[in-house]
Amino acid sequence: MPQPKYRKIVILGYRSVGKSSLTIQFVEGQFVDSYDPTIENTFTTTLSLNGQEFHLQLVDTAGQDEYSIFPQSYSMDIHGYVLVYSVTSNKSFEVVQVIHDKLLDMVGKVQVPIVLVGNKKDLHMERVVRFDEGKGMADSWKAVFMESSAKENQMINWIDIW
Ligand SMILES: Nc1nc2c(ncn2[C@@H]2O[C@H](COP(=O)(O)OP(=O)(O)OP(=O)(O)O)[C@@H](O)[C@H]2O)c(=O)[nH]1
Repeated sequence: MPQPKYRKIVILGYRSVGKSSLTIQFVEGQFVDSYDPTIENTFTTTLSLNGQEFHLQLVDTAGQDEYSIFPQSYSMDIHGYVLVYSVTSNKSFEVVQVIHDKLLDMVGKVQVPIVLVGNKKDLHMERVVRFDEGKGMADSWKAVFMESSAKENQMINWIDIW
């Protein structure tokens, strides 16, 4: 069995888009309906993929807006970023573009993988951001795109990306 690989991933996005819900669903397999704004939480989990063990550290950040200062610590020693918006919020979709631009500024040229996630796809009636809009944004960043629902456990297969 090869040595475990260590991966640190930061989850970014506007307030209330489901960053914590996605992380908790991924790590603990449950959905929490209540809303409790995050300051910052780090979750750890291990998983095995094709005989390789991974030790994952998931940094669930406080919701950002277009004016938030990007903490330096989010640019060092990071293997990947998950940028989350909600398909029910145009604002969150605008903010995720700003966050991406700040990320590029901060790390110079982003050489780390980025995944753009459109969450809350179960809220069909409230959808305002189309799949192709999300895909178009991700393509322009050369990032991976997926839609998800933390509620219905339609999860992104994060580790596939790293
Ligand atoms: N219907 C539905 N609700 C969701 C989904 N994901 C999260 N929610 C709800 O949306 C609210 C916000 O979810 P959080 O996971 O706390 O969002 P967050 O992005 O971590 O929020 P901040 O800590 O403020 O940045 C909660 O009430 C969740 O239950 C989803 O996929 N579908």
